[in-house]
Amino acid sequence: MALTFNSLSSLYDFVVREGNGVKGVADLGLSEVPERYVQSPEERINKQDSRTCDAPPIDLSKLNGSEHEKVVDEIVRAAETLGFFQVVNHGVPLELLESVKDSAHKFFSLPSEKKAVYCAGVSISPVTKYGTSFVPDIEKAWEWKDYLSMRYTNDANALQFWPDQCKEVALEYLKLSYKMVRGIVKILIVNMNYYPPCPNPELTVGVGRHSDVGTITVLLQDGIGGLYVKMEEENDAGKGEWLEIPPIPGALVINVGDILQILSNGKYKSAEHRTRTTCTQSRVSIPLFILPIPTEMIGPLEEVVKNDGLARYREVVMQDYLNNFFADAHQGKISLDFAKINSA
Ligand SMILES: O=C(O)CCC(=O)C(=O)O
Ligand SMILES: [Fe+2]
Repeated sequence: MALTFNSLSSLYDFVVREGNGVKGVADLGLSEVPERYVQSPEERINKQDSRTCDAPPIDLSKLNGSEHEKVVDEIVRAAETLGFFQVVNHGVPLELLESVKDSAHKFFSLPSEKKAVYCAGVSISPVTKYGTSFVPDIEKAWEWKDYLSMRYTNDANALQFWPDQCKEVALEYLKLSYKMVRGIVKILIVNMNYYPPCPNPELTVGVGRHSDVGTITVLLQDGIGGLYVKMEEENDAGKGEWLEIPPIPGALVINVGDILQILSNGKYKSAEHRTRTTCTQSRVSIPLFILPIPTEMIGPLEEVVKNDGLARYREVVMQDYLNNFFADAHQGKISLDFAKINSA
């Protein structure tokens, strides 16, 4: 194996085809990242330049008490503005959250050949997929991230086809988080993201600017930090500014996805977000994506359109929306254009 990648195809083989991922690159201990990971200047993340979001987490246990209305208002307000908020007292035990993060480290620490059996195309089952970056065949600059994606079909499939290192805790995390959000659930996918230490955090990104495709995402992050959301609120002095969503021990992060923006005819905003890399420690995050089934027709809800007097999005088949989403590199919220009615 070449220690320096003097051709793009040898880097592609090492990272993508042989399943070494960016963890394999980080483990080589290079003093600089390969060119393929260097982002254009506009996409780089300057840690010094951004503020941290100081919104307190929302206490979900209060939904069952006298402050119910107040908590509902807080959630609605957050979904209409930043599209990101954190929740505590969510009913998912804190020890379980720790075990989920540990299991992600266990999986990504496996030798490459053990992980490579889950690569797209060779994985024993379509419910499990291990990969790197987002769409490495298409992206100009790769993201500094490996991932493991586990789609839930039923318990037996999960226990048979998800990796041993994480299947039990991932299933438990999914079930207990699902209780919190079951009203809008159709398809559940638990991802595990792994960002190894990077020699050039100032040149690379962990995940580039994007919004999530589903209704909402429940995200567990560790204590390292590096998740940023773009402020979109109209008339806000900080519009366009990137705010860091700080790690809060025991909290889960909730964010609005494109489908909820479409269903609500634009009332709830899907949040553009991205992550930076760090130079000393590896970071894991575990998003739970909640999506409609692929055959479902998605469009603004009838009563909302009636109220608004116009539809801002057309009806699309969920699978077509997904195909469009995965056809290109991350580019902010451009994916929503697929369903947008331009005259609206
Ligand atoms: O790692 C994070 O904090 C966010 C990851 C993310 O945005 C995603 O996987 O869609
Ligand atoms: Fe995301």
